[in-house]
Amino acid sequence: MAKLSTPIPIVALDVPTAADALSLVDRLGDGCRFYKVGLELFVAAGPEVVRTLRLAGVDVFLDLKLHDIPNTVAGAVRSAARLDVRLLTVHTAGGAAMLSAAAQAAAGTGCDVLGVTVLTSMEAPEGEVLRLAALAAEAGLHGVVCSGREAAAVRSRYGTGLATLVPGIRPGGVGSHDQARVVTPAQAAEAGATYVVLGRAVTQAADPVRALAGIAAELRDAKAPGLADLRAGRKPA
Ligand SMILES: O=C(O)c1cc(=O)[nH]c(=O)n1[C@@H]1O[C@H](COP(=O)(O)O)[C@@H](O)[C@H]1O
Repeated sequence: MAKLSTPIPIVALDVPTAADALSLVDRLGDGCRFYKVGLELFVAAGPEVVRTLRLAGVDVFLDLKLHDIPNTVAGAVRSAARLDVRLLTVHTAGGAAMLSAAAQAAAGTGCDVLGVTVLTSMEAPEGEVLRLAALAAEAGLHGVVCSGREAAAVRSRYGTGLATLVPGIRPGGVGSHDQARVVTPAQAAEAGATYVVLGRAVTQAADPVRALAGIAAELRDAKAPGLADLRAGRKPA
């Protein structure tokens, strides 16, 4: 039975300046080739930091969580695609028309749009996450952002047709901070996550290189599920 792939780690550059971001990228070196630029860094350093990261040869996930009228969101998606980012977020709460406009604006570009379901900082019933994932799937988005608690249910329903990006990763389940729905790296892998976002577990570790290497090993060593495992609700063999 075909297994799903090991999740791709993306380190969140949740830092206040471009210099801080570039120094972390430099420090992690070949340990990470995919970085998230979120609100803190983008508001401070703008599109220029994205261009610099692309010139450095790393992939960029632009996490702007867009939520506006369809025409405005479509324009922002086109602008993001011109920055050559691989992933971009919109809020599924923006509704079907906004999500379709985002998907259409991204079509044919190298930028894939992910719909944020319910933020991992809030408690959420799985049914609500699945309802929002359905909106994203119907609109033709590349995938959804959900917690590791719902990722297996999303994968069971949509298979490889809808990617899952899982934030709220806590090695050993330690230190949830402001997050409500956290999982370990192994749990995210066993749930069939396509991508995992690594924030403070790496960026605030005493040794970020070591922390990242440990998480990458845990992701690799976890038993990747097949879709049949997920659908039957069993642990991967
Ligand atoms: O879209 C995201 O990346 C995201 C969605 C979500 O529901 N929850 C969430 O925590 N994130 C992001 O994932 C990262 C989590 O960081 P840590 O809590 O430090 O691991 C932050 O950059 C958040 O902005």
